[in-house]
Amino acid sequence: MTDQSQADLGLYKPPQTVRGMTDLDRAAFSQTVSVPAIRIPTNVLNKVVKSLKKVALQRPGLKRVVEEHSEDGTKDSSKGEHRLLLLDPNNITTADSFGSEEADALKAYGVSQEIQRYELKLTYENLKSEEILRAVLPEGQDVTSGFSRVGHIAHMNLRDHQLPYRKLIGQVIIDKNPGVTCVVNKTNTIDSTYRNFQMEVLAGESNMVAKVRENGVFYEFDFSRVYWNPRLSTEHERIVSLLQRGDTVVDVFAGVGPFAIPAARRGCEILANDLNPESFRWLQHNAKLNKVDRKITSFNMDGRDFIRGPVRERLPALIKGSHKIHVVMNLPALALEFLDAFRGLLGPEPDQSLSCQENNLPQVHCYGFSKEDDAQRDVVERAEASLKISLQGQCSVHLVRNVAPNKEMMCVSFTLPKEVLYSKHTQNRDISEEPCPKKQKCEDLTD
Ligand SMILES: C[S@@+](CC[C@H](N)C(=O)[O-])C[C@H]1O[C@@H](n2cnc3c(N)ncnc32)[C@H](O)[C@@H]1O
Repeated sequence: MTDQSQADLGLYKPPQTVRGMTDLDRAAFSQTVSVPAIRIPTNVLNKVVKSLKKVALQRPGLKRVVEEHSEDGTKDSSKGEHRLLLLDPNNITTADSFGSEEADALKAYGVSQEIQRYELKLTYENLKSEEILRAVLPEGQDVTSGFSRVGHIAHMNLRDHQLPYRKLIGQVIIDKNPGVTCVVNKTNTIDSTYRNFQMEVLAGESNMVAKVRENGVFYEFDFSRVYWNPRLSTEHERIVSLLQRGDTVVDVFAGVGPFAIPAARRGCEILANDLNPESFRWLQHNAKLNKVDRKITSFNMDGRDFIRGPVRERLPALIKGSHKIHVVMNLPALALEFLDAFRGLLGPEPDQSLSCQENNLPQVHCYGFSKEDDAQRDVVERAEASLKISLQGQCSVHLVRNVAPNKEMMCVSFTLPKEVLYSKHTQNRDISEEPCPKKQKCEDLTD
């Protein structure tokens, strides 16, 4: 917590009675606090408020200029010539608290520095999510109200000590975040084949069909049944920026299309595949939604079968063509191991008609997680082990993002060597037969 929010909590500390609440009772957060105020004639109100903006009370949902009230709390029409400006008690406690700038302005407008007290009613609406949760959850325990947003869905990853309060936390997130109408909590680690989460709806509607926009492209999908990660938008954009009109993109683990759809919009021809029937369905839906269905041929198969079937069939003609071929493999837990599917893909003997086309071999962008100190070297070595060839000096490695402490997501990019596509085991420069290079000469594109 910042110093400022700690100070804020001093003033806006909700009543002790809310501690341990599991069913949200918004009225229980109401309280009256005494704040400093200054009396300003209405004819100079705007100018004075502007001059005192650094010391005025600032809190969403609260009016800082209020009418004066008589002793019994009713509006006093004889006092209509003045208004009260509520001040931040962290800045102003007495008439001497004003800085020279503010003091000069007050003098210039003929306003007395005298401080009054104002009884301010604070309600649930005036509190921030963190303040509410800090007041409710057991004292001293971590209050994390962070979430990822996917369309109307807020997606949380609550800790064990927060679980008894999960319904309340969900409701607070909905109340405090306009546009969020459903809050879910992840109930397992992401270890399913299809990379989707199991989730529990904590609050709001249970409609899981999200509508999102990423890099100007619209997607729709059932968030509970497919993979979607808003943190990959920069990486999707990076890869798409490498493509030229007419290129072919082979997306082996396409999900609902965040590489395939923008690539098709850029004028590329797409072969997109995903094993999850739900991803396949939403991929097709998104292709139509973005009017690029004629550019995308989609498949619902295992990635290796996809490479060794539809991709193998089309590759010779594509290599002979003049447009580039990009292969995208975003299944970071496994994709590096899937590279073995390219070994000997086009048969043991190089086709003589292709041998002059070395300039147009596929460019592979393959993702991998690494927990090693030298993540760059680790992912390259794993790619080499699957391809059974050295990539030394022939690849680049990009750090995509830090997934967890000591876990990086990396992308290895390289031109698929001819020796891999036409490999016979005896023809391979098998990496196990070569001394392992001490240092990979891979260009790091991260900075
Ligand atoms: C990490 S997601 C990436 C999705 C998408 N490319 C993106 O960037 O958001 C990996 C995808 O691979 C799919 N998948 C998992 N195993 C697969 C396999 N053996 N063959 C093909 N697709 C697979 C999952 O269903 C999931 O949609």
